[in-house]
Amino acid sequence: MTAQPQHLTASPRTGGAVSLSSARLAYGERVLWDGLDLDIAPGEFVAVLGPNGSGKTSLLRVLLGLQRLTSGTVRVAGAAPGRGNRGVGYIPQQRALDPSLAIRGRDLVGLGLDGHRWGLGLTGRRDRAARVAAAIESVDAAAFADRPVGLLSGGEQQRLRVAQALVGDPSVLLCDEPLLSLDLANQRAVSTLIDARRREAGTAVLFVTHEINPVLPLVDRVLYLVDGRFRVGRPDEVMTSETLSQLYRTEIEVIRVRGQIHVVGAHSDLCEDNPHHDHEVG
Ligand SMILES: Nc1ncnc2c1ncn2[C@@H]1O[C@H](COP(=O)(O)OP(=O)(O)OP(=O)(O)O)[C@@H](O)[C@H]1O
Repeated sequence: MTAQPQHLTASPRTGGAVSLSSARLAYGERVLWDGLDLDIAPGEFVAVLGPNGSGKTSLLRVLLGLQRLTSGTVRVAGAAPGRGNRGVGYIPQQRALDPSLAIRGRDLVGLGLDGHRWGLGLTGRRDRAARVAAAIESVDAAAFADRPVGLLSGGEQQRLRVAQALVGDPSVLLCDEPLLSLDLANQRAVSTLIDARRREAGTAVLFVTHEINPVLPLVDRVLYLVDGRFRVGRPDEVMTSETLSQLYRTEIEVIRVRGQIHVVGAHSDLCEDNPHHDHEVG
């Protein structure tokens, strides 16, 4: 299939935190996206939406330096992506850790620091410990940070993952469905932590999610990927019946109820087309 990228809005030119230019990613014949131009400003919150297999995680992998673009260019935190790029924090998908995992929460957070940067001497160790403690404090995790992570609840584990991603003081935060399987209170807690970070430190956030509603008030722009096509724009530009019908090439209805967005369409793999929502509509 030939990708037909379509853009709703021009990206702001800011000398951004993330910059993709004419980016193409294909696995053999399969084009995930092509002609992707995206500049993300410091402090900007960009939600990445799309059905299963549309290339959301692959985009994060490109920005982490784990996957090469087929063509085009990418810069993250002012440098090429990769292990040496310290400006990037990453929050992986929420999934329960092995209950037998004996590592303490504090040590898990410490893994987010580059050992060479902090040195092995006493001062280095003290600085390192202080930074880890501050990161743990910032996610309100001090009460459980010294317990084995495998025994913590999903929400507690996810707070520690946020601390691990932030402890290196990143200017770009990549989040892969960080709210998945968290209850509403923990979804709020984790998204509030991420929002506070970008407001206080100007950290740009790229947030992969199947559901925009839990973060809708935070979202500056949406990148919506479908089957090689994409749109970039403000939520009110992208999350419309017209735009999503074009992207999915079938009739999609976007309904706004009580400040939430509900997407109703023919396919079960639609983002937001969630049976839990249907009873709230109409
Ligand atoms: N290394 C690879 N080689 C070949 N195909 C790949 C590779 N990595 C991913 N894919 C394919 O590319 C597509 C996009 O995968 P990706 O994980 O980026 O999708 P996604 O939008 O994050 O999906 P989901 O919502 O299910 O997590 C999938 O069909 C996947 O099978």
